Formats: sequence, structure tokens, C-alpha cells
Amino acid sequence: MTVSPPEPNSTHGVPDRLIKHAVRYADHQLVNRNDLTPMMRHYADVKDQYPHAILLYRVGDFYETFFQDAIVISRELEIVLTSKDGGKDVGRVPLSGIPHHALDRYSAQLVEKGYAIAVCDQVEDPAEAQGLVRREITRVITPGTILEEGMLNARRNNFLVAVVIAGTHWGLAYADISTGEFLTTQSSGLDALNHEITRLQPAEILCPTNAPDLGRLLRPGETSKQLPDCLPTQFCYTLRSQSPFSQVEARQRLLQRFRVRSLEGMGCEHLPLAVRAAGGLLEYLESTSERTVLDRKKHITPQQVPLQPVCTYTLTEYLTLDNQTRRNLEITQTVRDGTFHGSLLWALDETITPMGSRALRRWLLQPLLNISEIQARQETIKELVENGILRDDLQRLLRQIYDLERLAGRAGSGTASPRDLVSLADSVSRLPDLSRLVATARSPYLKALQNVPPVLEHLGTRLHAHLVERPPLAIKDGGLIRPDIVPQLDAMRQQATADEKWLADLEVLERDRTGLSTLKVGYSKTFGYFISISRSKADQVPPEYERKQTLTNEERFITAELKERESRILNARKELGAMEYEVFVSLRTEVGEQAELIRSVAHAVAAADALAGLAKVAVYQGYCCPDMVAGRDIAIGEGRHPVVEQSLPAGFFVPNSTQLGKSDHDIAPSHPDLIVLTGPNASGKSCYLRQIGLIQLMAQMGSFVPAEHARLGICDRIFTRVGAVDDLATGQSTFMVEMNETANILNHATARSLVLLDEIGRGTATFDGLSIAWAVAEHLASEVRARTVFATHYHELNELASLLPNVENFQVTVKEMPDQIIFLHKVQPGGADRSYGIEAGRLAGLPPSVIDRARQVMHQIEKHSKIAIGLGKGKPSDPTTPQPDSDLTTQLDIFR
Ligand SMILES: Nc1ncnc2c1ncn2[C@@H]1O[C@H](COP(=O)(O)OP(=O)(O)OP(=O)(O)O)[C@@H](O)[C@H]1O
Repeated sequence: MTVSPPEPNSTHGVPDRLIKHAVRYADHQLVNRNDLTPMMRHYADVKDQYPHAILLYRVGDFYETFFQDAIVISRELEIVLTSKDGGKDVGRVPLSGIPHHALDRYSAQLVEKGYAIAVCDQVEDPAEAQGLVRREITRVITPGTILEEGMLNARRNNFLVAVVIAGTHWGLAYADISTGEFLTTQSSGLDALNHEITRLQPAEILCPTNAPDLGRLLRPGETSKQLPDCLPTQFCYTLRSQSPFSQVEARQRLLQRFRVRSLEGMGCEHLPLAVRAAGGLLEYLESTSERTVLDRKKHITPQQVPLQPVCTYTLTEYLTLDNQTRRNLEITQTVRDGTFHGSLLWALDETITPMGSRALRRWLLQPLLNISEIQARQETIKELVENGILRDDLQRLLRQIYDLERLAGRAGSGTASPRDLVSLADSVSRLPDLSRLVATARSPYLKALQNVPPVLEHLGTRLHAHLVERPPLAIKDGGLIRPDIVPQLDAMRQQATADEKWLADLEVLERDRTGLSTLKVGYSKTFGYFISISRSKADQVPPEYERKQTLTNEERFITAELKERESRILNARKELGAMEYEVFVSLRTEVGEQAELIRSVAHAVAAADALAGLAKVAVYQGYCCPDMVAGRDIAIGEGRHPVVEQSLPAGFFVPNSTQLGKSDHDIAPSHPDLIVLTGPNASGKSCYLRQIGLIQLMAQMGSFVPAEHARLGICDRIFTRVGAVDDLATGQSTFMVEMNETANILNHATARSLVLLDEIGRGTATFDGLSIAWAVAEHLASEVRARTVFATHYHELNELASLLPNVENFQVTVKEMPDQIIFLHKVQPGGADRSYGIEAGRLAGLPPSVIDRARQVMHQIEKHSKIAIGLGKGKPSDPTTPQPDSDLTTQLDIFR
């Protein structure tokens, strides 16, 4: 591993600020191992085993890093970079360290930046070590394998994903080890894979490759030839070897882990790619995160990550939302600045617990297709809307329930602290109250809370009986377990108390006995307990006092009895701490064994929390329960945009109705499949368009919707094409992005889809754009028959309504005043013939001279230019081919 060292004066990647420390080596691989100090040599050997992780190496009260890792962490964490002696012939090497108690905080920062961390702990007491203290890796933390509470975002899942791609087919498995979820799927189409990954927003993705640098973590945005092109680059990737992802190995691993003979019960026996992804993911967890726990004798015991048996899902179980649609509908973040504030989730999240909030986020990103599942959620919301007292009481109780999902996960993985167990006991002991509260409830999600498993009640009582109300943070120093629970502990405590009392009384007794009124009993780290006498009286001490230390003003003595008591007290404290820790660990194991059950209760609580939150929003925002039907109708009475409405003063939002897709022409009136929506700039077209998509999405996730009434058929997909964004990263122009998105819609939309198009064809020449817009609208209306709203400034598209029976025109109205226009935001039948773009420009502050000139130019254009299809009342012979006015050559003249 060692290579020739650099020339003595070479700087070899050493940062300038270390050159003055005479540091020559910035890379541990450049140093001859035999020249290193024993500790440094061990560090370098361990580092070789974890080349792609930052190695945090415990030295006393610090986790230290050396060589290249020291340079990285000092840069990333903005902490001091200094140096330490690496050996006689090596000189000083870079050093950067963090205090041991700040491990979580700094690890969180490093992981957030996409680094993996290997934690190397001291696994023997330095005081008892013969030579170098024994150290071992106790934890490898990667972005997708975090369990530590302080490093996780409470309100969202932390997913680890594994993908296996075979041609255009793929398997994807994902797990959140903090909550135990473990799912897998198989499908085809690389776009669909990209959309599924983006939906999950994984913290880390595992990708099997034949790469030479296996184990490498690619940070977000970093590319590698080993990574298939179809994968989105904004996530962290870990390159893994192929073999655990092979069918045989992966299947075997799953069978062993979940102790089953076949994967049939998990639904993936016949989905080889799903099995391969799941098995590969499991192998990664087993090799990196099956953490080790140090017991009181510093023995390392492996601890399994508590995962639920893998569950197979299909993409077609849910309403399909592609990346653009999730982005354009601003479901979890806004388009403009990527913030949570202003998103749909922001408007709807009135949950109390982090579990409820995570459930709501999941539901919003995976709306349902099954009407009865939707109705089960609706019924629960309805009951909570109608019974305000029940809703308030439920939310009040939920406030006392902690994150049971993650608490169970930490208990199962051996990382829960005593405080975690107390929080868990507090939460579990609230479950019977919850069950009593919903005893007479009728709706499915509330009924699910009626039965509390007796074993959990018993567990809560046991934890409360054993653990003190507020255990200390340091878990090995005792003070965790209540008295009168473990007789052996009580006996030890009594002895320790007696000894401590003896010590407390000693000062008074000895003062009396010796007549030395300045005598004191003290404690120092070096000598332990001592008796201190002022130097002037030191010659008056009794003969059994043994002089130990002389200070300027005092002499310190010990006695045989004092030393004996001292060693009893110190031993007792140590023993007590260790025994309490043992009792705590066995309690934690008991909880871990119930992790599965706790999680199933947690799911029920999370769902009830999400629904109570939705009920609250429904009440305060005046939402209605949509009638979900099997047909294709989208009938919304006086609908509103759930987010814009909340951002405007009460009563300012103008509601608008929508009727789409009622194709049964025998029952009049029928409703169009496609609406051409025109209207001036800034009149509210985009808002109206999105409002329809959001109402449909909310309805399919089971929520009430912002409308007076709604009757909605189930959609298989919602597509949106909104605005124009350059995708410079992939080298695509604005227009090409627009065309790609449009192609995706035309190739995948069905009669059951909802398509929302906000301007098509704006990024090219007017005639090209109009021609494309026309052809797209025509195809959607007559071939696909998808329910579509097409917002446009090409007023010529209004002609389509006179050509196709299932197309209608609507416009967002304004009121024209002599010197201004007033936005009414009202959608009405008919097509607009003007865009008032110049007026919008004036309102935006374009200079008056530019506005005047624009008016002049427009006047000229209107006089000279007409597009054939927009001209007439009659139908053109071939409407798909827009014909410019024969006089079009005069266009050039009009700018004169
Ligand atoms: N129904 C409504 N009630 C009240 N305010 C509304 C309504 N619809 C839209 N608005 C307000 O009008 C603003 C402009 O709306 P929107 O962006 O939808 O216009 P637009 O017609 O799509 O404009 P453009 O054609 O320039 O893209 C919104 O930011 C919103 O504040």
C-alpha cells in the first residue's frame, strides 16, 4: 500500500496553512507504515479498510481525523486544522478533531454534505490497556443509514434506495431504517424509474457496478462513468459490487433474514429484479449498519437493524405523478425557491406528530386509485369534521405521543437512550386514553385505535416502573433505575450510601477527635479522598495520618480507613453504573422485541393524526367531501386553489367551477373533454389550471377539497406542462424541455388522465408554436380524449371548439376601464380575443416610452397580420396547417 514518499520539500496536496507546521504528508497512503507511531499505523490500517468514509478515530475525549480526512473535515465543518506527530521519520501530519459529545452534530453536517463516516471507538478502558488502547469500528454512517435522532429530519422519511437495471426493465427497493419500512417493486421504462426515485427523494442510492472503486460514495451532482445515464444525479450514490445483487444471493439473503422458505408471501417470488434490488439493499445494511453494541465488559455484540419483512408494491396501485407534475403542482416545495412554505403540504399539514406528518407527505406523493380506500379516509375525516370535540380531544392526546415509529426503531437497533424509553413508555401509556376516546367512533381509521395490544400496555407499565422520570444523558453513570425494583441494586446502593455518609460525617468527627478546627475532607482526581490541615497545624495530626502532599498553605493526609472506604465507594459507583446499564439494556431489548407491534400501532396513530389534521383544515378552510365516482367526470362547483387562497386575505379568492369529461351525450348537458382557456396575462389562468389538478390530487389522497361541491372520477395520471425552464445541466434548451414534456404527455395520457397544459409552443416562432399547440390540443381531444385544460395566449385555438364536439372555450375575465384593466379572476364560457400583455408590462414597470412604442407596433401588426385559421367563422379546409396571410410578407414593414 505504501509508495515512495514525496521529496522532503514537496508539499503534495498539503494546504498552505499546514506547510508552516512542516507537514509533508496529506495522504496516509504515501507514508511508509513502519515509520508511523503505533497509533498512527493502526489509524492508517483502519483507514485502508474504509477508504471512502471519513474515519473518526477516538482519542481520549475527541474523535480525531488525520491526513486527507483532517483536511476535508476542517474545510467542511470549518474547524481548526492543525498537526500531530506521525512518527520520527514522518514528522507532523494533518490533524482535525471534534469533541466526542458533539459527534452527532458534526456527523449530521458531514452526512448532509454527502460523506460517509466510520466511527472507530476505544473498546477497552484506557486505564486497563496494556500498550495501545484497543479500538474498533462500531458504526458506519452513510446518508441512507442514519438512526440517530439528532441527525434525522423528524417530518420526512430518510430513504435508502437500491436499483437494478436490466435493459429497460428495473427493480427498485427502498427502506427507512429509522422507521423499519422496507418495500420493493419491479417495472419497466427508465423514465418511470427516474420518477419513482425522485418521488422518494432518497438520502442514498445503491447501484451495483463493476467499478474499480467499489464502496465509493458519489456526492450529489458528482458523476461517474459507472452510473447509468438514466439515473438522476441530484442524489448520493454508493457503488456496490454486483454479487449481492445477483438473483441467487439476493433471494437467499431475504429468505434467511425473514426466516421464510419462499418469497411468495412477500409478493416478489416472481419478480427477479425486485428481489435483486431488495437483497442487495439488505446486504448493504448488514455490512454497514448492523451496528455493534459495547456491553459493560466492552464486548461487542452485533445488533440487527429492525426491518419489516419486505413488502412488494406496484406503481399502478397509485395515481401516477411524474417529476414535472410533482414540481408544477408544488406538492412539497415551491417551484420558485424550493421552499416548503407555499407548497400544498404546507397548506394541509395540521398534523401533531412527526409520524402523522410523514404519513401525510407520503399520501400526497402517492394518491390512491381505489375508491373504497379513498372513502375510508373520507369517512374518517367526515366523522372528525362533524365531531369537533372528538377532533380537538384527539389532537390534544396526540400531543402527548412521541415518534413511536422511530423510538421503536432505535430500541430495536440498540441505540435508544433511557430518555427514549421513557418517551416510549409515556406514549404507550396514552394509548388506552386514545382507545377510550374513540370507543364509539364509526369510521375505519378511528376504529383502528380502539384495541391497544395488552403487551404494549404491560411494557409501558414496566418501563415506567423501572426508569426514573428524567434519566440523565450519560447512560453509564447510573441514576437510571428507580429504587425498590432490583433488590441487588438496592443492596449496593445502601452500602454506597452508608459509605458516603461515613465520609460526610468524617470531617466533623475528625475535627472533634483531633481538636483541629481547620481540618477538612476533600477530593482530588490524582489522590482521591484526603484530609487537609493548614500547614501551621500539620505537626499536630494523629500518628495514623499519612502525609501525601504538601501545598503552599496546607498539608494533605490519608488514612488506611479513608482509603478503604474510598475504594469501596468508587467501586460501588462503578458497579452500580454498570448494573443499572445492564438493567437498562435488557429493558431496551424487551422493547426491541416488540418493535414490529409498536410500529403497527404507530401507523394507526400516524394515519389518525394525518386525518385529524385534514379534518381541521377542512373545517377552517370550508372544504367539501368530494363524491368519488367510477366515471370520467370532473365536476367542481366553486373550486379554489388551496394554497393561493390561504395566502390571500379571507374572501379575496374568486372561486371558479369546472366541468369536464362527462361523455354520456344522452344525458344533457355533456361536458367537454378539452377546455381552451384564454385570458389576459396575470388574470389567473395558471392558478385555475393548477387548482383543478390539486383538487383532483387531494381528492384521490382521501382529503376534502376546496370547493362547494365536487363529483370526481378517478384519474390514472395527472400530467402538467407549465412554464418554461432551461435544463442547462442536461444541455437542453427551453423549447426542447417543453417538447420533451409534451411528447411524454402525448405518449402516456389516456382517457382516464387529467392533462393540464399552460402554454405550449411559446419557445419558438409564433407560427411554429401555434401549429404545434393546435396539433397537440387536437390530438388530446380527438385521439386520446384525456380530460384537458389548455391555457394559451394563441386565441386562434378557440377555433377548435367549432371543429370538435368535445372542446369548449373558457376565458378568465377582466374589466376594461378607460386607462386600466381590473382583474376579475372569473372563468366564464367563451374565448378571449386579447391578452392585454402591454398593460401587464405597464403594471410591471416597463418605461412609458417602451409601452408607447409597443402599442404603436401592435397597432401595425393588427392592421397587417392575420393567421388564416384565426380568421373566420367558417371552418378552414385543413385546420392543422395554419396558413399565414398571403400578405404576410408585409410583416417586415410594420416595424418601420
Ligand atoms: N381566482 C383567483 N382569485 C383571486 N386571485 C387570483 C385568482 N387567480 C389568480 N389570482 C391572482 O392572480 C395572480 C396571477 O395569476 P396567474 O399567474 O394564474 O395568471 P395567468 O393568467 O396565468 O398569467 P400569465 O398568462 O401571465 O401566465 C396570482 O398570483 C394570484 O395572486
